[in-house]
Amino acid sequence: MTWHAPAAPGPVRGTVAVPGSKSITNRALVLAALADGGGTVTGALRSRDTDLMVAALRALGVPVEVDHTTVVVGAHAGFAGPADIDCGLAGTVMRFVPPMAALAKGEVRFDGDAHARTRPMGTVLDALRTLGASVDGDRLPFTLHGNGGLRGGAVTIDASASSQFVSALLLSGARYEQGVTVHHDGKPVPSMPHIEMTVGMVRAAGAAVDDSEPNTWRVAPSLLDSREWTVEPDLSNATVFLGAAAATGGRVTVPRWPASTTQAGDGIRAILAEMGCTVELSADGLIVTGPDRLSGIDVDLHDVSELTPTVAALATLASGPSRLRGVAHIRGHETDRLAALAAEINGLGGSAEETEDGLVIRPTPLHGGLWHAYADHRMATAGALVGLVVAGVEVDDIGCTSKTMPGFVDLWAELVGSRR
Ligand SMILES: O=C(O)C1=C[C@@H](OP(=O)(O)O)[C@@H](O)[C@H](O)C1
Ligand SMILES: C=C(OP(=O)(O)O)C(=O)O
Repeated sequence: MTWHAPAAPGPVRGTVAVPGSKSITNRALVLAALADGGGTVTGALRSRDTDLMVAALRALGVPVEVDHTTVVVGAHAGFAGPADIDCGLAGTVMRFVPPMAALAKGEVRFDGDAHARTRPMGTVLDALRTLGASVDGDRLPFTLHGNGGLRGGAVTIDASASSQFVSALLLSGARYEQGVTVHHDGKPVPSMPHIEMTVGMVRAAGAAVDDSEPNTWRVAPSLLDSREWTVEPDLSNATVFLGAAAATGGRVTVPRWPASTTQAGDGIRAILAEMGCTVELSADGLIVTGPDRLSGIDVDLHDVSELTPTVAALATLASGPSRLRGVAHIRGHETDRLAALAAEINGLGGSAEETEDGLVIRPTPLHGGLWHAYADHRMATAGALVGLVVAGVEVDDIGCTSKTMPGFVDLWAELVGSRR
């Protein structure tokens, strides 16, 4: 459904309580399922990606009860096939579930959306083969043939295309007979905070993780604790609301911003400050006040690559050029985000040029028009952000925000209409 992005009548002011983190929710669900006694996830994100994770656990025979944002994962006697897992377009489902399903007894078949079949996957499947699993295929669709356990041990992978390859193996590694040692060999691993999140959560689940050597992670074999997980707000999803303040000289507060976190989205604080915003972390939450005119930025987004669409949208509205670097691998995200951002910005009369590992954006006056989302939630929200300032922007598929934020349209309308 084509959606008319509301233009802001003036500086956007308001408070937006964003739902729980996708990355924390889906890790907590996996770790609860890997604990024989299950676990409880509170403040969980409810969205397509997290509903797909719940469905995957159930397909593997794990009892899961969902009540609003509380998910109770019950005790079970091991994973069992035959099972069919729909990964949708979720990187966390297609990468995190196979290492868990490799522990199942029976056949587990995986598939997903048309574009999901092109997302890089072979690294995880090859690693599972090295660790003792039997897998047919190198990308979606593929099938795992499990016998109820996995040897585990050491494996060397090239994780330069996605940090999720490392996270996937570490999340399940404690339950392998020999645990797991993952060594990365290749160009630098992107999105490192997400691996730190994985390491922190695996330790919190009771397993010993040695990450003392660069590019090597070892998870010792152990049982996992049945525990309660409390999910922080999704800071990457928050960036688009903070961006509304940045783009319009407004003031937006996101409550419950954690004082310390492994979420990559926390990186938005430094980025917005460099673009000229005032950024305050207070007892009320994170408060961003936009300047009269944003400054351009030269920034390496390698560690915080999922922020690229928000930063690119803001860069189109700045007073000077911007260079976004270090994110070649986001060509393998929900869509080729570098190509998509360049095409959509240029389609509205802007000037965005793809480089080998990013974008150069020179602000020019933009006009209204159709902004394609490519089934990518962050492309859709980037279009909404541009449309705040540029009249007549329409997003072709705002519904794809359901991937991580089904309430986006309502939250956005409430914020943009709000002058408090
Ligand atoms: O582990 C995770 O939860 C994620 C890791 C990152 O993936 P990449 O390393 O592929 O960028 C990030 O971009 C994605 O949105 C979520
Ligand atoms: C890259 C992203 O998602 P996924 O978990 O599907 O990789 C994202 O949300 O920006």
